[in-house]
Amino acid sequence: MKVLKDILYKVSLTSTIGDMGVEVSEINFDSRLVKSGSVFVAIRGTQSDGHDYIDIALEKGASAIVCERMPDQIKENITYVQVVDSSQSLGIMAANYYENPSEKLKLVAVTGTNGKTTTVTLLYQLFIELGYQVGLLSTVENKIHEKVIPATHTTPDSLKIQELLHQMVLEGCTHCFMEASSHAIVQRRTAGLHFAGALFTNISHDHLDYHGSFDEYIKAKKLLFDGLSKEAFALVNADDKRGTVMLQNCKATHQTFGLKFPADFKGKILSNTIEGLELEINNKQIWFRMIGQFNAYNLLGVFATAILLGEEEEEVLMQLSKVPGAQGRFDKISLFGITAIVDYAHTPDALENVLKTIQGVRTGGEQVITLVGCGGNRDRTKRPVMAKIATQHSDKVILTSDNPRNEDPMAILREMEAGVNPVDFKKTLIIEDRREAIKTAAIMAKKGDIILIAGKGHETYQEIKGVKYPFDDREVVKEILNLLNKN
Ligand SMILES: CC(=O)N[C@H]1[C@@H](OP(=O)(O)OP(=O)(O)OC[C@H]2O[C@@H](n3ccc(=O)[nH]c3=O)[C@H](O)[C@@H]2O)O[C@H](CO)[C@@H](O)[C@@H]1O[C@H](C)C(=O)N[C@@H](C)C(=O)N[C@H](CCC(=O)O)C(=O)O
Ligand SMILES: Nc1ncnc2c1ncn2[C@@H]1O[C@H](COP(=O)(O)OP(=O)(O)OP(=O)(O)O)[C@@H](O)[C@H]1O
Ligand SMILES: N[C@H](CCC[C@H](N)C(=O)O)C(=O)O
Ligand SMILES: [Mg+2]
Repeated sequence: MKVLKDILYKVSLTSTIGDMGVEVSEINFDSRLVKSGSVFVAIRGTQSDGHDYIDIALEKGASAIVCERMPDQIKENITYVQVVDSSQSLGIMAANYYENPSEKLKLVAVTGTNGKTTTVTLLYQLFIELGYQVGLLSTVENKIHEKVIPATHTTPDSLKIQELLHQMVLEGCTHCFMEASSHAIVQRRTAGLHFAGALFTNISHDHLDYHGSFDEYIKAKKLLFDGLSKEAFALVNADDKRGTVMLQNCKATHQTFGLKFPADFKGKILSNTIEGLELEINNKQIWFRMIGQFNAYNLLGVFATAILLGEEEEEVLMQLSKVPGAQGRFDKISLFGITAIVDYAHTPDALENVLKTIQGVRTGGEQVITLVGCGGNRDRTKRPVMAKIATQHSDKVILTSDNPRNEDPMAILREMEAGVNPVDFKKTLIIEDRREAIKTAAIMAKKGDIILIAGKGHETYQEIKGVKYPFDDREVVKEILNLLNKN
């Protein structure tokens, strides 16, 4: 049990009714989870308004309510607290409830359109190699050192973040690396967190359905940097023109990394093959098993973060060359002379980068067959763009379903097809069923060819009309190639 006024420490209050000294058992922001003695925080969402569930929360035994609008009817023996921003308040309350775990370890947030999961996973793996107990909050999974906690979001809600950080501290973690999605920043899931630093990878087209415009999307990312303290570091990609935008009015120490423009951490690609990357960082040469220019950026950002966290340069480079990277990001499966690459590229920029990387490491006359779809109930404007990019950089393209969610899969595919240039129609197929599409790609492939299976990476399901059916691109392609037993 905790005293309500202690949980509300540093929260901007507008008015209160009732006893602020009341003891509360836990914090909830979903009426369905309220237990006797909880404090219920009413949040305005995209689908409904938490204020409409205050009565239900009280029926379930809530003893205090935190809200932006006081209800018309005030009940006896209940404490009501009116705040300026419920989502922001929830983050601060959760931090107080769990005794500010983010101040007890070094927490680094990574934001940007692409590369967040790759960067935090590399940081997690690197710091384990450096001998620390480490936490991870990512799209693929959350981890308390070795213990895996399944992830439902790229960035969990603020209550969950604080609970996980609290567990990390209890289990001796000294560092935590987390992704900060733009949705999470806007919804204040990161409120109440104390960051040692934040890293900006890049920004390009995504999530315009949610943010409304590219400017709003940039502003969302910038909010993370605006909130950093002056003791923190703000590390940005100097080669992305929005990098400097992130640093404007940012109190933290400004740091940059890049391959092209002058930067505090400057790298140079010496070689880039299907086997890996050779980079020069601070006049030292180093080999990494990851490939492609975009991974050179990710590795450079990771290197810079480690140095800014006080690690020793030689040791960081040594350990970084060993780490495997994130699941479902450029996963290579080579069977019967055919190379299948499963990659989570689900934005135009990511798809273009992956395809350019594949083109860049091609050695001969092999063909590149690309299989790609776009998720349902997500940004529609990226659909024609991704189809166009796929056809421009591949010899053959199969447009297929990603996670259709509640949309008609064929309608998504028609929107994609609209982006294909008429001259490219003959190399483009539309196959709604993803398994059939993979099978067709495998049948078309000859020895030496490369099949890129884009969009779902590590995902182990396909979401269709609210049901998650088991589906793992990596397993499906292996199974099909084995079945066809190409020789
Ligand atoms: C669009 C979006 O981000 N929605 C998130 C948001 O939900 P919401 O605003 O729609 O909530 P709502 O359903 O309107 O409900 C409003 C409030 O009423 C409460 N409520 C609701 C019903 C009820 O019976 N009782 C009750 O108390 C809810 O708990 C909530 O507090 O807040 C919820 C709680 O934190 C999130 O689970 C939910 O994520 C949904 C499931 C989602 O799909 N989010 C995706 C888009 C997302 O967040 N993606 C990013 C990654 C994007 C990237 O790739 O960069 C991520 O971080 O995962
Ligand atoms: N630095 C980068 N720049 C551009 N593309 C990248 C970069 N790093 C990875 N990618 C591409 O983007 C895809 C997604 O990478 P990753 O999962 O690391 O990004 P993310 O930012 O975590 O994505 P999400 O928004 O879904 O959480 C990869 O599979 C790869 O194709
Ligand atoms: N975090 C991203 C993941 C997209 C992955 C893709 N497979 C899809 O389902 O659209 C999102 O929620 O937009
Ligand atoms: Mg991610």
